[in-house]
Amino acid sequence: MAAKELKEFSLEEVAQHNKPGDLWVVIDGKVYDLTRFKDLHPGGISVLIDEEVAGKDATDTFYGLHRHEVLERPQYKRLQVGTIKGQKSVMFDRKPGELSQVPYAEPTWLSPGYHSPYYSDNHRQFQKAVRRFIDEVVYPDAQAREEDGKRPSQVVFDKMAEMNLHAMRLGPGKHLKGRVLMGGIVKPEEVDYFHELIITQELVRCGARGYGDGMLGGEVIGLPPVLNFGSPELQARIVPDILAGKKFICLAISEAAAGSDVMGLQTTAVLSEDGKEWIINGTKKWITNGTFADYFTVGCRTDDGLTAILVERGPGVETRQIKTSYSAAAGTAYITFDNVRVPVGNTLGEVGGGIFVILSNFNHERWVMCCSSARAQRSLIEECLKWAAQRKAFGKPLTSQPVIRAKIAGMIERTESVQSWLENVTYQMKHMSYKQQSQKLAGPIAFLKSYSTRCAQDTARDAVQIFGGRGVTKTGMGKFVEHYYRTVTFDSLLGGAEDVLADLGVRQAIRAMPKNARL
Ligand code: HEM
Repeated sequence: MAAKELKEFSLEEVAQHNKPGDLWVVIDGKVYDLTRFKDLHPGGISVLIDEEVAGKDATDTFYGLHRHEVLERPQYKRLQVGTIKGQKSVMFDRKPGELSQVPYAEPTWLSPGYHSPYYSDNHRQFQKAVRRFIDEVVYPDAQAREEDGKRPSQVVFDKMAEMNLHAMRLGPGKHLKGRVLMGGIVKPEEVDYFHELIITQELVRCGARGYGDGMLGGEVIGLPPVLNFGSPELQARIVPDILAGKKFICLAISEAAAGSDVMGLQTTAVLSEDGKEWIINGTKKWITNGTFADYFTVGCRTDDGLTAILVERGPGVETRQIKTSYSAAAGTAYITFDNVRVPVGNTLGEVGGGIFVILSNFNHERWVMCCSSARAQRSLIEECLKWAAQRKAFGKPLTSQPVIRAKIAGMIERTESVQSWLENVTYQMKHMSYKQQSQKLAGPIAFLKSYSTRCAQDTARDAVQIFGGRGVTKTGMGKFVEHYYRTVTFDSLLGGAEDVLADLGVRQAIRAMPKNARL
């Protein structure tokens, strides 16, 4: 269909169309004919036929009540009949692939005129490509799936696999060897933890927490034990399909009766009489991606203690969805293992050495969560700054209220401190072996995560106060704030609850105290 021809009007011409039967308004230099739409308008008719709105430039009023994206929806776009002579439309929301110009909406290293010791030109080039890819391919699917609760679309997994993003989400390592990464922007041997931080932080900008976990949160925590402790045969059999986004894996540790208390797990693995198979019985709870996983990295109790075993979906494995505060897109599952037989070759690490396998995974998992929490808090700053600037109360923008500014100050201070600390820790990771990371960073990462998620909750609460009722409303202006406030607790629980982690950090410090240190 040919595009509708848009005429040019003067404000005086528009002013003639100010009655219910002939109703035009101007928003951002564009003229809309709302005559037929007024009866369908979710905000009602009366607000549109108000004498301050009908036939007038209602730009400020409109942006005080709607997100810009409303005007981008096809059903509303077609209400436009013209433009205002000599006036250009200037408003925009997010431009795919581009950096935001809102202050503090980007980390310092991405803000024009600022510097950072951590990022190279390659990181910058990589960030640009990842942002464009995520804005174009992932963001629309994230919004749609968050809404309908379905898992991320296979076509998105496939496209991410083409860029080898699933592999890169596991950080640097030999699993990247021979792969073309992000169209060749970065060579496998050049990848460091800052590249991984970039992927995680860019994904978080989708503002869809359940979808974010559905987007292979299970792989990020479930596959490293296979890569680090699985036999070469097991790796050759299952890893390629997982990195290609064709098969899915999850980490199955927590149980209804044991969360942080990993030693309290009750799922058992017993050797068959011929010693060739494990027979597994038990249950697992809150397992991210469990509903659609093909493989399960399972913590089991064996005669010698705790053993990690890779279980494949098959007879005796049942998964069902748990309804959580975020969308079903995450595939959070309750799992039952009922006499599930698994070849002993699927053992990950030493029999009885499961605690080491599980613990060695935690640092990376928690660090990924810090990357995501820092970025999500930053997105809220952008939401709040925009809202406070465009929303008027008592005849003035919200930004003119000191209490609002004080809340925004707190948000910015917290977010900047979290990101700076995160970048420092990431730099340490980049220069340490996996073993050194385990020895030296368990404490700092535990502190960072505990601090990040406490900051996140303060920021979520402040944002809701700034948005008022809209901060608890699932659609409209405050939809990302509502979403964040509803889901922020996930970060503070998954991978270790706040108090447990803070305590872990102190215990690590106490252990490292010199025996002869005195006041
Ligand atoms: C092209 C013109 C317009 C379109 C397409 C439109 C569309 C919508 C939509 C989709 C909503 C539902 C909430 C949301 O998704 O954000 C809404 C709500 C609303 N609209 Fe409009 N609208 C238009 C113009 C206006 C104007 C000029 C006013 C002037 C007062 C207005 C007042 C309202 C109000 C008061 C609400 C309820 C807001 C809330 O619940 O927070 N709308 N509109």
